[in-house]
Amino acid sequence: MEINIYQFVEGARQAKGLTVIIDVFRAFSVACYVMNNGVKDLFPIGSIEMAYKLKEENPEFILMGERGGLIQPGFDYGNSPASVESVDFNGRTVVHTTSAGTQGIVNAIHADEIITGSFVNAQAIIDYIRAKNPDYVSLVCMGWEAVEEADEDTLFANYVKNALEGKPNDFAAIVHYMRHESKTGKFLDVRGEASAPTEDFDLCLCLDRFPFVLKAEPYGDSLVRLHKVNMDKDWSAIG
Ligand SMILES: O=C(O)[C@H](CS(=O)(=O)O)OP(=O)(O)O
Repeated sequence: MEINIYQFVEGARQAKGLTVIIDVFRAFSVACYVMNNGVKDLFPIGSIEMAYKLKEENPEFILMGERGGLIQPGFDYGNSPASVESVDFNGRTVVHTTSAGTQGIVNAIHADEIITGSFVNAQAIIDYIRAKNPDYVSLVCMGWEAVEEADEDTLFANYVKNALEGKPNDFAAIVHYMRHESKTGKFLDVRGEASAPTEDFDLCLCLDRFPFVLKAEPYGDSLVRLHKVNMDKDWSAIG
């Protein structure tokens, strides 16, 4: 198994094999919280115009996401795990668009398959990759606005790579670094505004809270749908 780490949208375009699009703060952490709360369909979208169009055509859809970290006009939720942690999404459809994370999914055009990456489902991701045992694994860090390296995404990529290569990880050291040294962590921790509550820091670094992988699959002509693969019971579906 050859494992390569890439950065940003350009990295997503280069990715091949089993591809993990990583966004710890906060796109693919919040996506896991929404999926855990029973969402029927979760659509990661690139352009905000497309998100508004989908809402216009389907008024019952829920809009979630950000630009510049902030909830956008007409959106039901921002990109914040704290805002959705206790929301019941049963039977609902959520359209999710963000500056970094969802851009990676729509740009991973050469990937054999795409799953999302975040610490909240890290072990499920590692188990999934081990079970599939692909020739190539691409770990794509989306960073800040998909243009500036974000420590948490690169740390996550190395966490997965280490685990797959049988090397040790020290998650406590990662959290300590993020809280006290990383520019990214300090930034998130002090934002404390409606679009980025301070609780998001801990909710995004809640290791292995969810036992499932989010797998991206084409839906209709132009959409991608995130589908849940339960690593505690769906082994037959992994194949
Ligand atoms: O709102 C977030 O958490 C970030 C903002 S930025 O684009 O990285 O600056 O969005 P995300 O796409 O979840 O990284």
